Parts: sequence; structure tokens; C-alpha cells
Amino acid sequence: MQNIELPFILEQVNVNLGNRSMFEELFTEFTDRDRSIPSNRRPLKGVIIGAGQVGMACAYSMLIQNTLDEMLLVDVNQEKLQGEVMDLLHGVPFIDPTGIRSGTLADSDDPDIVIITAGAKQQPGETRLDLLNRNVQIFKKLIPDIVQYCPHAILLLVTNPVDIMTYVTLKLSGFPCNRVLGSGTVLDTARFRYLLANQLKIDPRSFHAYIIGEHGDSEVPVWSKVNISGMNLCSGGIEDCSEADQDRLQGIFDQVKNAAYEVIKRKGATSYAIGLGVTDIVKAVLRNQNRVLTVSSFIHGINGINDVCLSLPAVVNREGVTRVLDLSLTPNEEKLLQNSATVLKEAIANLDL
Ligand SMILES: NC(=O)c1ccc[n+]([C@@H]2O[C@H](COP(=O)([O-])OP(=O)(O)OC[C@H]3O[C@@H](n4cnc5c(N)ncnc54)[C@H](O)[C@@H]3O)[C@@H](O)[C@H]2O)c1
Ligand SMILES: C[C@H](O)C(=O)O
Repeated sequence: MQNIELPFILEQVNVNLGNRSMFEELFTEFTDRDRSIPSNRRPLKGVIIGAGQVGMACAYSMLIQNTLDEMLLVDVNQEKLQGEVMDLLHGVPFIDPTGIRSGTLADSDDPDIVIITAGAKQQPGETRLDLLNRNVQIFKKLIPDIVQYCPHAILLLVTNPVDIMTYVTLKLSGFPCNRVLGSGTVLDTARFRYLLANQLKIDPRSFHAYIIGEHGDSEVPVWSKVNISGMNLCSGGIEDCSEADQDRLQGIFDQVKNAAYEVIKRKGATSYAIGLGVTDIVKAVLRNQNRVLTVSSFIHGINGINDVCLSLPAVVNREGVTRVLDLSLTPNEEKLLQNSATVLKEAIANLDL
């Protein structure tokens, strides 16, 4: 490991510069030993691009869940980046150690995963799709650098509109489809489970419930597959329920769909929940978990949908996305999913890639 942050630390503990080389040696020995990486495996390395609200929530969540051995943070705003990394480093004594550095992509040293959170975020009232042109311009410069410096990495997109940024990254990088995925509706699925669980007084982890399609206004709740211990909430979709229940369920979905608008109106950004969701995805990849997650990935030939990235339940492991599950949707759910794909494809058609 290169101790890029060592000068900061030396300054802060007021070490006599005359002792620097001895200190450097001890520091390297301490961090390598203390991280206790077994000699038969290489360290798990991740890069987070964008040290804003989302990037830092991802970094913090991954740190406290001991997800990576080495974390590099990259941002165009150098001053903020250094401040954020210093703040994280001061917390290292409280956790299982992770090597934390700030730098550029050129410092990335063949990472396993690159998490992209860089770019514009919604202002109150803006949709995710409104960010598209601003973020595509950023990606046209950023993705070639990622390809150059991180040629073997899995790319995890978080920047919005995440499905289209996943598609844009796939096209600009030329990476195989399995290695480019977006956080997609992982967050919406969590919001859905949380709200259902809250109504029914059951732990959200005991729910099978999915939001699919666009991470955005055209997303689709799969009511026909919501179940607890195999017991369906409504086997034929929401239309199957009594009118009173339909209203209640529609109300829950409206809260899911509008959740980001409500949070952004109050605090300017969403961050903690996506930080936890990204950590779940990173762990699924690096620990080869074969988790089924509603990540966004390239869809071709499922439910009549072709050449677009959107979310369906998919198997996530060390290779990235290895299988997309073909849900048997009700005709209405399939129509809504196809509409979501059309919304995304129309936005893609206007891009000059
Ligand atoms: N997919 C999801 O579920 C989800 C959830 C929340 C937010 N988001 C999205 O994540 C993105 C970031 O949101 P935020 O709240 O962190 O915004 P932010 O403004 O706090 O941070 C963005 C950071 O990106 C940096 N940046 C810009 N261009 C860069 C470049 N070329 N290289 C490196 N860094 C660069 C900026 O300096 C800034 O620090 C937004 O697009 C937002 O909509 C997605
Ligand atoms: C803004 C972001 O996409 C969210 O859903 O929280």
C-alpha cells in the first residue's frame, strides 16, 4: 500500500520530520499487519468517484461494515476531498482498519470495483431525467479514464438518472455487460419493503417485494409477487384486492415513488439509505454472494424489452450481474414495465454518445 495520506497524519500528530523514515516504516508495518489480510488473498480494492453526499455515505457505510481493504476516493473538488478523507481517517481507530486514500484515478492500482457517484444531483422539483445531459457530459470525460486505469474493475453506477448512466457507461467503456451495473431500484425496493413492513408490523427483511423498471417516475411495483413466507399479498396484482385495499396499497407505492422528492425538499439530497444499499451491492460482488438484487443491468429479450438498462431481480456475484430473472408478471405489470423501458429508450435516443 502507498501511504499517500502519511504527510497529513504526520502533520497532525506533530511528528518530528527528522524521524519521518522510521515512522513511515512503522506505519506501513502497522497498517498491513493490522488489516490482517490473509497472505493467500489479494486485498479487496474499491474506488469511489464523487466525494459528495452520496459518495461519502457509501464510503462511511462500507468502512463501518468492513467491506473493503483499500478505499480510494476521487473528486474534482480537491479541497473537499482532502477534508472528507481526513475526517474518515480520524475514525479508523474505532473500526476494523481499511486503507483510505484520496487521489486521482491514476492512483487506483487495479481496483476490483469502481463506484461512480460523481455528477449533478436534483434540485427540489427536478426529476432524475432532468440531470441527463449534465451528467452525460461529465461521463464522456470520466469513463475513458476509468477504462484506462481500472480495466478489470466492475463498475457500479449511482449517478442519476442511474439506468441511463449505466447504459451510457456500458457504451462508452466497451466493458462486457456483466461488469457494468447500476444501483437501480435497490433503494426503491428497500423503501417498498420498509413501508409494507411498517404497515403489517413484520420485519422488512422477511418480505419478498420488488420495485422494477426505471429508478424514477415510471418504476413498477410487482404486487403479484409480494409475499411473506410464501403467502401472497395479492396473487393477481393490485387489481385483485378489494377497493379499500387497492387505495391503501396505491398509497404505499406513491410514497415509494415520491420518497426522494420528499427527502430532497427537506434536506437537499438523499444519502444514508443509498449508502447502505450500495454497500449491500458491493458486498454481493466482492464476497461472491449470488444475491438477488434489483440492480440495473443491460436487458435484451426479456418481457419484450431490448437494448436498455433497467432493474429486474438479478443474481449478483464476483462476475457482476450473471443472470436476470424473468418474472412471470401479470399482463398489467408487464405493460407498466414496457412503458418504463420506453421512457428510458426515448431519453437514450436523444443522446449523442
Ligand atoms: N441511484 C440512486 O439511488 C441515487 C440516490 C441518491 C443520489 N443519487 C445521485 O448521485 C449523484 C450524486 O449525488 P450527491 O448528493 O452526492 O451530489 P453532490 O453534489 O453532493 O456530490 C457530487 C460530487 O461529484 C463531484 N464531481 C463532479 N464531477 C466530477 C468528476 N468529473 N470527477 C469526480 N468528481 C466529480 C462533485 O465535486 C461533488 O463532490 C447525483 O446524480 C444523485 O442524483 C443516486
Ligand atoms: C435521488 C435518488 O435517486 C433517490 O431515490 O433517493
